Amino acid sequence: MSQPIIKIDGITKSFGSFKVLDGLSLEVKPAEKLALIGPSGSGKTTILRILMTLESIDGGHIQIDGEHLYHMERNGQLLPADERHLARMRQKIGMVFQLFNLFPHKSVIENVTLAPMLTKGVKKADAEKRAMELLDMVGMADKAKSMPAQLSGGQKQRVAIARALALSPKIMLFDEVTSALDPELVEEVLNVMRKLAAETDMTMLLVTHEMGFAHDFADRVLFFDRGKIVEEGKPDDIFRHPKQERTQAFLRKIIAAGHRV
Ligand SMILES: Nc1ncnc2c1ncn2[C@@H]1O[C@H](COP(=O)(O)OP(=O)(O)OP(=O)(O)O)[C@@H](O)[C@H]1O
Repeated sequence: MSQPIIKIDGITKSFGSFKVLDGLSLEVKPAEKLALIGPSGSGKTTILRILMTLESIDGGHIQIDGEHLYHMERNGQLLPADERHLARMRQKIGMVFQLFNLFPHKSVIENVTLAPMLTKGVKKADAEKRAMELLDMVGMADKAKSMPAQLSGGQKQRVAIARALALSPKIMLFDEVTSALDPELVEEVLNVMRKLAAETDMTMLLVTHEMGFAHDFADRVLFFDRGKIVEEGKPDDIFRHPKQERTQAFLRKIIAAGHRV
């Protein structure tokens, strides 16, 4: 079996007295597509933010691509990671957020070229060439010169995906990327993600409330509750034959609310 690209080992995380993650462990294989599902507040977003180093951890270890994320190995000892180490590790990972987070005063193409130019010293012409390829892939090449305020939510999200891809990450994290969109714009973003999943060998982790999409997209579905993985398996096993009572109750609620699973 290939080495895991992500190895999470017993991580804990609290906000004040509230324990969000309680000794969570998880291994993800290269190119694997995972969907993280579960009730609101169960810690799904927190895991993605921890992987992106937007939140710290209280305990445990994370390795990305065989290297510690929050620690540095020096003479056989594990020391806390410094900012330089974190910045280097962060380049392996791209993240797309619910609320796009585009730079409002930069054009579409500038949004995509900024990080490669600033963090990797890529020359402007090269960054622009790559940005146009990515914008073409997400169907936004014709809007390269537009400003974010001129775009629909679905278009903004497709630019945000291109921007996250610009640093050629090995791992992509998607945090409820369609929840802020009008229903008629959801499909255009999901189509881009389907294409990415089919055409690239990136490892992808998706937090979603779109169970139908999670079913189609994922190789493996993880059901979270109260900071723990309660059940995991192939989409058909989780959605059609969930074993745990908590998973069954969660899916019953989703179906009762009229959603497809
Ligand atoms: N920075 C923070 N400070 C305090 N509490 C936080 C912070 N971030 C998250 N939390 C709390 O931690 C809990 C887990 O949050 P998280 O966003 O990981 O859950 P989630 O499973 O992604 O939920 P949702 O589906 O609603 O996004 C929530 O109760 C949230 O209010």
